[in-house]
Amino acid sequence: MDHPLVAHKVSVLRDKTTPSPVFRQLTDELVTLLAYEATREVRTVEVEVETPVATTTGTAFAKPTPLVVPILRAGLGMLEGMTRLVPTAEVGFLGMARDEETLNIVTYAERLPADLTGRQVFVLDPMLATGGTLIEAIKFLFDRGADEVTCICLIAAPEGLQRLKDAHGGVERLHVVLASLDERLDEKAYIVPGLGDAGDRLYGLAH
Ligand SMILES: O=P(O)(O)OC[C@H]1O[C@H](OP(=O)(O)OP(=O)(O)O)[C@H](O)[C@@H]1O
Ligand SMILES: O=c1cc[nH]c(=O)[nH]1
Ligand SMILES: [Mg+2]
Repeated sequence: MDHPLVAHKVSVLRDKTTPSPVFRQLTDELVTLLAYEATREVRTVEVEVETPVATTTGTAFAKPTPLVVPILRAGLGMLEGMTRLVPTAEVGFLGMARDEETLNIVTYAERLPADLTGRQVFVLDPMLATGGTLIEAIKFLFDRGADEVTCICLIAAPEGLQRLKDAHGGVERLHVVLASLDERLDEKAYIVPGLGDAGDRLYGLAH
């Protein structure tokens, strides 16, 4: 998303001296801006509205309502900003962690509706690095019947974005909204310049 407000907030997030409370606040603000873009294609229906003056045609979310899925831990920092904008959305949870040695993805929690047939799903995760986490999460959602998946991320590496395209290239109903597409991954698969470990910066050291 090319917008000076987004660029400014991401720059402060990147700064290693930005403390957790400010980091959380900026993450929240950024999600609201990104969600505005990400929900551009949200399904709607026409409804009749009676104003004090006349009857007119308005817009409401179509059913089933959008599903928001934050990927724990770091994605949790994006949930409130998203639900503030789409308060009627349902929320499901995926807990996934990247093994920092092998880069394998461990799914340690799942609380989602059993049937996602026809659902529009918004996945929240601040970092798209190798893409391993999102590839797994998206596969999970499409396997359950999701119709359309939009990932909202703060920062991505080109390598991860390419892997995502290769893995799900045949699926037309997949969208990614980003605050920044960074330069590359380093030898430990961290995004450069990135912002470090988003989960740790939001919530403190995990280990
Ligand atoms: O694209 P990938 O290479 O899969 O890396 C990205 C993942 O890494 C981070 O989570 P992490 O595994 O550190 O868990 P956390 O949120 O608990 O810190 C981040 O929030 C993504 O989920
Ligand atoms: O740079 C990175 C890569 C993966 N996960 C993060 O939180 N940051
Ligand atoms: Mg982490």
